[in-house]
Amino acid sequence: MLITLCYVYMWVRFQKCYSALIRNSLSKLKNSSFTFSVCSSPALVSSTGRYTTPYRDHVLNEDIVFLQLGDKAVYVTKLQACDDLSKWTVLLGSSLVYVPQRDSISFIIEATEYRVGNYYSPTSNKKVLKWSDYCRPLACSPGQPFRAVAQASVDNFSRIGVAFIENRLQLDNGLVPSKIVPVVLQDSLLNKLLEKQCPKRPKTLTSELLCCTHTDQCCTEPLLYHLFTDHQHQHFHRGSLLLTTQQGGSEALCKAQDLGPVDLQNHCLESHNHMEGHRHHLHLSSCYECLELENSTIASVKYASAENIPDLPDDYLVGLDSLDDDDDEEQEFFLQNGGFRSNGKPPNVLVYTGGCQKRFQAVCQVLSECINMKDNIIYPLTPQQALSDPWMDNTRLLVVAEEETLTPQLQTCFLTYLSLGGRVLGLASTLCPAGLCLEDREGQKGLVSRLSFTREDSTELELNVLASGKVYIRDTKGGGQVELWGELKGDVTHQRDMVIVRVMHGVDGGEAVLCQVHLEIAPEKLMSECFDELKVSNALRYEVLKEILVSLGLSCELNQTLAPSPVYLLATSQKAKANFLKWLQIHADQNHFLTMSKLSLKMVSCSELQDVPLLPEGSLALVTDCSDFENCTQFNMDTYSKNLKTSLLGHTMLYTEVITSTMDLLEGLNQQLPKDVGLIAVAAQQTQGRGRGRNTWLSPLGCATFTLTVQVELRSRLGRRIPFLQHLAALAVVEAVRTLPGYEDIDLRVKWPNDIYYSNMIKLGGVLVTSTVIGSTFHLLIGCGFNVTNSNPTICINDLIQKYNIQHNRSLQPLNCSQLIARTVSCLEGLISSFQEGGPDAILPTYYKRWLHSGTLVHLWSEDGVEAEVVGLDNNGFLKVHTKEQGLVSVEPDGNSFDMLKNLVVIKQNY
Ligand SMILES: O=C(O)CCCC[C@@H]1SC[C@@H]2NC(=O)N[C@@H]21
Repeated sequence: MLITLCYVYMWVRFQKCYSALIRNSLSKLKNSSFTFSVCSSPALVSSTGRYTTPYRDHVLNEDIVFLQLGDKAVYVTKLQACDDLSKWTVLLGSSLVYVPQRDSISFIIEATEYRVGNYYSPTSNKKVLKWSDYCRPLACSPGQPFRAVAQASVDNFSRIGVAFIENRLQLDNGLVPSKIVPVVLQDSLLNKLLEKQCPKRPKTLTSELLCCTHTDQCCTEPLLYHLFTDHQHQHFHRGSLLLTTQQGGSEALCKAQDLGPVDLQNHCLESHNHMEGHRHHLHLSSCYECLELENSTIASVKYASAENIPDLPDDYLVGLDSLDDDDDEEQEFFLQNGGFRSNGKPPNVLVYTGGCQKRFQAVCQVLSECINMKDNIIYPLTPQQALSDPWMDNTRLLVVAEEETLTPQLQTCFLTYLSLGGRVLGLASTLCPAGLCLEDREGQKGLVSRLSFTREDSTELELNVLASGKVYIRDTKGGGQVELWGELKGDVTHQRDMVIVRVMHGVDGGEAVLCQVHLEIAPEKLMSECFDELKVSNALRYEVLKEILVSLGLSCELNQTLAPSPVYLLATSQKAKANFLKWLQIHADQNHFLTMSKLSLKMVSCSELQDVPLLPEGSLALVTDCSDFENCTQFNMDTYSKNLKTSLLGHTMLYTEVITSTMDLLEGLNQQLPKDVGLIAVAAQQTQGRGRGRNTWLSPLGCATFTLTVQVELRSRLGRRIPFLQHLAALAVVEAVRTLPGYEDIDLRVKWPNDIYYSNMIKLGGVLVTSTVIGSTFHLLIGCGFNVTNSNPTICINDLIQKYNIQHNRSLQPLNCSQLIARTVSCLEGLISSFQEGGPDAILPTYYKRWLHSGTLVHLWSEDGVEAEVVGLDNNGFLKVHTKEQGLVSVEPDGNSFDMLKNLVVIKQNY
């Protein structure tokens, strides 16, 4: 075990080390006439470390060994021109799109012999690197030795080099690479090669050349098919690309201008016929009429009249203008790449739902919850706009989310966008680029199925999703590069259906992630029996969506760095306010600053607020005389006051729209508070909400977040059993809802020790208690957060109410934060005083009524540990379980060492 760990450590460490070394050195050599070559086989390495090779022209006498590992060595060599490609064969799908990439390295890789033994055995510890995943193969010479010319970024070239010297570089054809030599590759060389192999093509190497597979017989046969025969599998898992040599779909677009107009209407009917039958070959790759149709559509998109552009934004030029004047090179690069720069792309996300407004709203909602909305604007794209407006240049992402079959014109239009380097997210749509077909699974439509999603780091996520009723089938004849990202597990063992695929389309970097599961549908919109099954996977649904969106180039970082807002002093009565204000004035310094542990508050009046000079970092304005607070949309003080039924707790409030954490607002302050001030801090949003342990508590709008100050005498009943306080606080949240007339059966529960759950399935709230003892008193802060109106990414109380209404044909009103915070504080005060009067027995019946563990069987210590039955809480608030062997034992709620829902607990104390 230790040896394995050491190996892993050394591998990770030194692997990184080589990569960095090679990459840095390559960058330094960038503008010089030197570079690195890597070479293998002891036979080729002379005693001086130089290699002798049939490729002598790339090896000069001055070559020096830079790094040596076993029989592999890295040399510093003179950079050579690649001057003989006359007998080479262009690799379709790569070389035809040869666009000189800035900072990339062209190189020749040479391979001599087939691998033997278990060089890449699946059981080997070596992480195989498939070369074509890290470079763009351009052309090859299949003889002996086999040679291929390719292009890679500096980073990827370093990775390929490191994999080579570590014997884990894999060629697609099973040959063992023996040498990698960077070369200077002239555009003219490839141009010549192309001309030779596809003579009818125009000379310029642009994406238009892609059309040759349809129009030019000389290219209809796969070139160099044998090179990739290893990869003729049905589909490939994430991280391993399928490269085939035919181009299909709408890539056949280059000769749009040459064709006369065609009858789109008639063609539309004809093309529908293509889709009949069991297998739907939806992409238009082989029929001449389809080709005409594609071309005419392109022409219509290209030459659409400017007057026909009603709504869609046109900020493409803004993007260009905003480039620095002296950044001509970048502008040129941008234009060369079809207007889709990797950075600073136009911010428009277009959503096509076939004109369905409801579906647009659903997609818009989920997108806005995932992507950074400061950098993106979401627009609907109507069918008419799609076909007539010049939207392609302005679009960062096209979301196709119509379930109905796309017309051939739309199919072509969207595939054109893709082949021009666009990015597409397909959500249960029939969009089907080359390399894929759609197959019906009518029986699965609308059913909850189990999705297995492969993340970028190769880990798997398993979640429940709603199936669209269609699945993807690999169409190897269609070409294209397809990666499998998500499969549905069928009823039959081993049955797996492809439902999320990533397709690299065309030569300009077009990329589509196509899903045949409804990632856009929020469970609460269905409210059928599948609500529970989908809700438990709701957070994972967002994870999957975000991962897909990130891969399509959108930022899903929550970088809305909300600035903390002023704090308002509020109270349920003038008396309570005046009382606290008096105390504040005494404790503030001469500049009206009140300094606490985490931040300080500067007391200001409402009229002064606008003129307050910039406050020092960590300071917030405390507005002490706000009379028009009713303007606040997030919190209603009247509702709060009406619902607060306490004698002390929560009558004085510090309210703020945005704060790091409500705990920060009271830490340090609570220890000085007089006994008669029941202070509560409430925030509409927290930017650094804290959970138990080191957890973060996400606190978006709609989540009730507050911290309450409570003082408990050490000698009191509760003071002697202070762990009980967290149970009381969690119970108070549940009681706040379930004691409302009509809401008694809402399935909200406490999970020991201090979580609030929907049934035994999803957490929707939690409690965090901190305490300080001063003299004979506990000064406690009870932080509490629970989702009230925020359905996503997990679940909220109003979802449960809505579900209840549907199931029981009722019309209970949704609840709000102001009301529920007040009711929770009221319930808590009631529970604390019951406990102080009657001890645990006074509250335990209610606690047991609401908790979700009665009679649960758990395992102690580990999953195979002793079985025990949960009995209840002991006198200190610890969990009491019964085992045959040990009788009653207690478990402390002190961290993450147990997981009640996994039925696992760890004993901390024996009776
Ligand atoms: O479940 C947990 O881990 C406890 C979550 C407690 C969150 C609340 S929200 C109000 C208060 N402020 C915080 O930063 N945390 C608590």
